[in-house]
Amino acid sequence: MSVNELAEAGVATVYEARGRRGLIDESFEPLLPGRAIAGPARTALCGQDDNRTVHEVMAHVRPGEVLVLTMPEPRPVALLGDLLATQALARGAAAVLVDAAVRDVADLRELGLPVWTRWRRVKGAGKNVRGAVNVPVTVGGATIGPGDLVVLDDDGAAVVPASDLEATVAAVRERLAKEAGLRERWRAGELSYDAYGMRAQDAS
Ligand SMILES: O=C([O-])CC(=O)C(=O)O
Ligand SMILES: [Mg+2]
Repeated sequence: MSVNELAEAGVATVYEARGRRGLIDESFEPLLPGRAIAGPARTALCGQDDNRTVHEVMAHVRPGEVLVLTMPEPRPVALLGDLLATQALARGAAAVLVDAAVRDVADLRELGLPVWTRWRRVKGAGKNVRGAVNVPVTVGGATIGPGDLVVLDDDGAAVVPASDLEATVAAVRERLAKEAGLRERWRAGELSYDAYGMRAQDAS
């Protein structure tokens, strides 16, 4: 069983396999499209419009983690740019999910650290307010606790509570097998409209 299976399955499949739970229901732009990542969350709840806590959380990041950065009321203020991203990369972060803005976008792409962001905006953050690191945060209506698994791809983001990992991987495998079977049938020309009984319903 591995966290990588969640990344390979993708956000939509993980969400569906969990009975449509754990979606981080907000629009995030991947700065490096085509990447699929899953890793344990390392969270930072910044002060409003302030990224002092992003500086602080870099001291906690461990290899493979997904940094999750937010603030009480997410706004298009740059919490992350290339200097902070360079620290995340040096510490082995797998990705960063920014529930705010990023800047230095060309440099972020060049660095190769996968970043998902809600906005890209230059407006600078303050460096004064001590927020909280390693606390549960709410992003896109979902609660993300430190160590919960965050899954990221071109569709967006989902979270799997750490305690649900094993059950989720089993459900994901089951769903992938089911979808593979369906894909074969649709490829052979069968229609879901018929197979799911929709045509018969519409005719009655
Ligand atoms: O300094 C900041 O607040 C954000 C930034 O531009 C960087 O990390 O390079
Ligand atoms: Mg900068």
